[in-house]
Amino acid sequence: MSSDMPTVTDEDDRGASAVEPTAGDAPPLRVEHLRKTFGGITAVDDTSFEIEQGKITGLIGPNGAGKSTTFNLITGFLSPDSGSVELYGQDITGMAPYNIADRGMVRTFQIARELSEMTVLENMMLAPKHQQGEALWRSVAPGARAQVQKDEQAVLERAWEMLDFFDIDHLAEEYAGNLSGGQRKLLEMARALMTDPDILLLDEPFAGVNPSLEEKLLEHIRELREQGYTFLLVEHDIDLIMENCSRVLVLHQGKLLAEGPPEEIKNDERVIEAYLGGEVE
Ligand SMILES: Nc1ncnc2c1ncn2[C@@H]1O[C@H](COP(=O)(O)OP(=O)(O)OP(=O)(O)O)[C@@H](O)[C@H]1O
Repeated sequence: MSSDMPTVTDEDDRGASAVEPTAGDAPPLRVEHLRKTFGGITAVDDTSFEIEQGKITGLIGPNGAGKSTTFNLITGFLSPDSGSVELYGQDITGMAPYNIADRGMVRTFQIARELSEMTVLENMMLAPKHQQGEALWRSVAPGARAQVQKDEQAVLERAWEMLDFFDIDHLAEEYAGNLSGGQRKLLEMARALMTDPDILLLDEPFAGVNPSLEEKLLEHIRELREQGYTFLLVEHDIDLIMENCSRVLVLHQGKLLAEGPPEEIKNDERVIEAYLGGEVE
């Protein structure tokens, strides 16, 4: 996506159906009237919002406000009861996560999902979407084998570049199960970037991360944002959200309670009362 970041293959073959960022009016992500119930609980209740291109948007709210469910609905891990999700103006509602990733939006999880019995590098190699290997090895088409080798080499190069970017290349041969909590978060981010997405949804990327690693992770996120990546960030640390986000969305009981720039949100009486119990200064 960005000229500074390598792509998985020389030709970015996201496919004919891929959604590429355009200079048009459509925002990277638009959610309209999204609703999801679990039995008697309405986790997300008629929620609508947009996020801005090349910015970090914060999504906050107290425990149980519906943040994770919203993430799951946006990224295809759950299907909404009603409402829609659009990526650069194209409807992706109900699509499978891998299809959405193919279209340029990926997420990280609160609890990193690395495979502990595999090395860091092996975890990285599992991430890409361009996994044509099996099918192509069996193919009799002339040149198929050479193409697979070329693709695998490109994926390997991308993996090393991402590990280097997040300063965990020295851990490449380490079993992921031996990493610290913070290192797992770095691996999770590095894996998410393997597919060269346009939009990254980060679900509490700093949870369990020590302060120095948190600062490092933040620097990486800021650098990526400067390169043009778009972020939606769920985070409980309000100061961190206020300092790093251009806009903040506040969820409360499944509904969008407020949205705006951090200074406005900090002083919003409804937010102070309903969410922060008067702790926002
Ligand atoms: N799979 C599920 N089955 C039943 N109820 C669920 C499920 N997932 C979420 N909920 C309920 O939906 C509501 C919203 O939960 P959600 O996890 O989205 O909130 P959250 O804002 O992410 O909370 P937290 O900050 O604690 O992670 C809560 O009442 C929760 O108990």
